[in-house]
Amino acid sequence: FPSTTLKARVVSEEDLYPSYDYVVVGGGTSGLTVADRLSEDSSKTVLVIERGLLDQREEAFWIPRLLGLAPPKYLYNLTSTPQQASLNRTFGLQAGCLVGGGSAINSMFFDRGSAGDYNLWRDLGNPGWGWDDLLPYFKKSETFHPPDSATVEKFGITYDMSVHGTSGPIQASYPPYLYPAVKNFLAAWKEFGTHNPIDGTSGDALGAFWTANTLNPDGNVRSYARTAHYDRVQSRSNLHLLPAHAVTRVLFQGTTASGVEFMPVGDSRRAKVNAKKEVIIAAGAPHTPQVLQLSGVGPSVLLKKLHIPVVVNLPGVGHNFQDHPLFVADGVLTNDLDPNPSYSANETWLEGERATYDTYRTGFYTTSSGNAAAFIPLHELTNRTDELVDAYASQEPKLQFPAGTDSTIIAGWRAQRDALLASIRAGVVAVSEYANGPTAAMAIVLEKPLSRGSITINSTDPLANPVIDYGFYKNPVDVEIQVEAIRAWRKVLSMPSWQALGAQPTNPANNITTNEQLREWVIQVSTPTTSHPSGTASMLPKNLGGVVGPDLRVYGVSKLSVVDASIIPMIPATHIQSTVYAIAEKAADLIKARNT
Ligand SMILES: Cc1cc2nc3c(=O)[nH]c(=O)nc-3n(C[C@H](O)[C@H](O)[C@H](O)COP(=O)(O)OP(=O)(O)OC[C@H]3O[C@@H](n4cnc5c(N)ncnc54)[C@H](O)[C@@H]3O)c2cc1C
Repeated sequence: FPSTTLKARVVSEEDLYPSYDYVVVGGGTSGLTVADRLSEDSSKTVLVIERGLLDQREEAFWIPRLLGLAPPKYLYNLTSTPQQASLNRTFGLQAGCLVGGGSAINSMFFDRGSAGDYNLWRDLGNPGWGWDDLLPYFKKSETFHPPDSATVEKFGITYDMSVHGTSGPIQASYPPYLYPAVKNFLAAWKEFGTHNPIDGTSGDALGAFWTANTLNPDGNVRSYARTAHYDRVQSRSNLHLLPAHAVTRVLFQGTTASGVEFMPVGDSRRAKVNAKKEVIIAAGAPHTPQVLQLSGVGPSVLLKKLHIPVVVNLPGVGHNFQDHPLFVADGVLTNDLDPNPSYSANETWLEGERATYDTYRTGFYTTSSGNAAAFIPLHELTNRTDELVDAYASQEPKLQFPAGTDSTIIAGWRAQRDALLASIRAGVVAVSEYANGPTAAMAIVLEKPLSRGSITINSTDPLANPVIDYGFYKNPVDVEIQVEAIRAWRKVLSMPSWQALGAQPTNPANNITTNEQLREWVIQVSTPTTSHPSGTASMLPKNLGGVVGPDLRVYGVSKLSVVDASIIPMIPATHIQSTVYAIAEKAADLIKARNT
C-alpha cells in the first residue's frame, strides 16, 4: 500500500492549544467526518480526541478480504449482560477502538434504507430528517464509481446516478470479482413476489438488489473515515488529532459545556482542553452514553447512585438501544456455478488469489462480505401481517420495560411502535433482510425490532466497559417475524432460479415446521447484533425519552451536541454506515450554521 506520512497533524498532549473552537470526542466514522467538514473553515480550530490508536497500515484495514482480522489492540472487548429471552446467554458487541472507528473494521456494505425508514425519524418529531432531507447528505458523503459496461452486461447491475454523489470523500464501488449466483438470488426473490429496485440507494430499498462497498477502485482498497476524512485533509493546520487519549467527561460551567477532561490511555493523569463553540460527542452508540453519564448528563437516579453530580436529568441517555438481531439459515447448492464462495476453503487457491491481488489488485481479495441483499416488507414475507401487527399493537408498553422505567422512555416506545406499525401497514419499510447473495446459506436479519435495550455505566472508571443489555428478543413478536422469515427463506430457495442451482435448505431442517419448533430454533441460534448499535442518545422529543433535538443539541445544556449512531431514533432497514456518514455530514452543516 502506498504509505503516506501520517504524523503531520497528529499532536501530542504538549502541542495542544489550550482551547479550540470545536472539540470532537471520538475519531471514528462520524467524528472524523464532522471534524473534516468543520475544519474546512480555516478560521476555526478543531481537535479530535480518540481513545484508540492510529492504525499502522496493517493489512486488515485496507485489504477488503482481510476484514475481521484487525489486531485486538484496535478493538473493544465488550460483552452483554445475560439475555433472558435468549437462554441467559451473553453476547459480544464489536466496535473499533482506533482512528476511523467502525469504518476501519466493518464489512464494507454501503447501502441505504428506504425513504420510509427516514420518514419515520421525521414523523417522530424531527423536522429536517426525512428521506428528502437526507438524500443530499448521502450524496455529499460519497463518490460512487459505477460498474463498467462489461460488468453491467455480465451481471445485470442497475443503478441510478441521480441518487449518487460524484465528488464526496467516501469511495463506493463494486469489486472486480463478483459471483454469478447473485443473479439467481435476485431472480429468485422476484419469483418469490418482491421486486428488484433499479438502485437500492434511491429510497426504494424494498426488494432484492445489488449493493456497493466502501471500496476505493484506485487499488481496490478499503475507503474509510481515516482515509476519506483524515488522511485527505491532514495538511490542515487547524485540525488536530490526539489519538490514544480517552475523554473522561465533558466540563461544564453551569449547564454550558466549556471543554473536556481527558486522559492518556494507560496513565491515570487527567488534562483539560477548552471548547469555545461546541463539544461534539461522536464516541459511538456503545460509548456516547458512557461519556454523557460520566459527565452528569443522564438519568439522575443512576448518576446519584454513582455519586456523579447531576448537570441535567435526562432519562433517555443510554436507553432506546437497538441493533439488528440475526441468525444464519444454512443451505447448499448442489449444482453451484463457477466461481463460487466454496473455493476459498482451498488454501492453494487462496494463495494464488492473494498473489493476484498483490500484483494486479484484482480477484477474490477485493471482495468483502457481499454485494447483494434482499429487504422484505412484512406483507411480502408472510400472510400473517395483520395478526403480527395486531399483536404488536395490543401490547401494553409498560410491560416492555423493567419496573421504575421513566415514563418518557415508555412514551417514546409507544410512539415508535405506532409510527412503525403505520409504516408496516403501508408497506414502506422492510422488516427482514437476507444478506449476501451467492449461497443458499443466508444471514437473516430482523430489521425493525421493537425490543429495546440499554447501555449504562456501573462505574465511574472512564475506561471500564459499560453495561450492555441488548433487550434481545424481549418482544415475542420480534421472534415471530424471524419465524416467518425462515418460511420465506425456504420458499425462496424453492423458486426456479435457486432450483436451477439445486438449492436445498439444511438447517433448520425441513422437518422443523411448527411455529413452536421454529421459535425454539430461532432463539437457540440467533445473536442480537449485526454490529449496528444505535439509539442510545436518541433524536426524539424530550417527552419521548429523547436526548437530542433535530439540531442534535443535547437537551437541558448548551454547546453540547451528539453526531453519531447514538442519535438514530429507529434503526433503518439497512447496514448503517452510509446513514452514519449522512448524519455526520448534516450535523456539520447544522453546527457550522449556528456558529458562523
Ligand atoms: C465489525 C463491524 C461490521 C460492520 N459492518 C458494516 C457494514 O458492512 N456496513 C455498514 O453499513 N455498517 C457496518 N457496520 C456498522 C458501522 O461501521 C457503524 O455503524 C459506524 O461505523 C458507527 O459510526 P460511529 O461514528 O457512530 O461510531 P464509531 O465509528 O465506532 O466511532 C466512535 C469512536 O469513538 C471512540 N471513543 C469511544 N469512547 C471514547 C472516549 N471516551 N474518548 C475518546 N474516544 C472515544 C472509539 O474508539 C471510536 O473510534 C459494522 C460495524 C462493525 C463494528
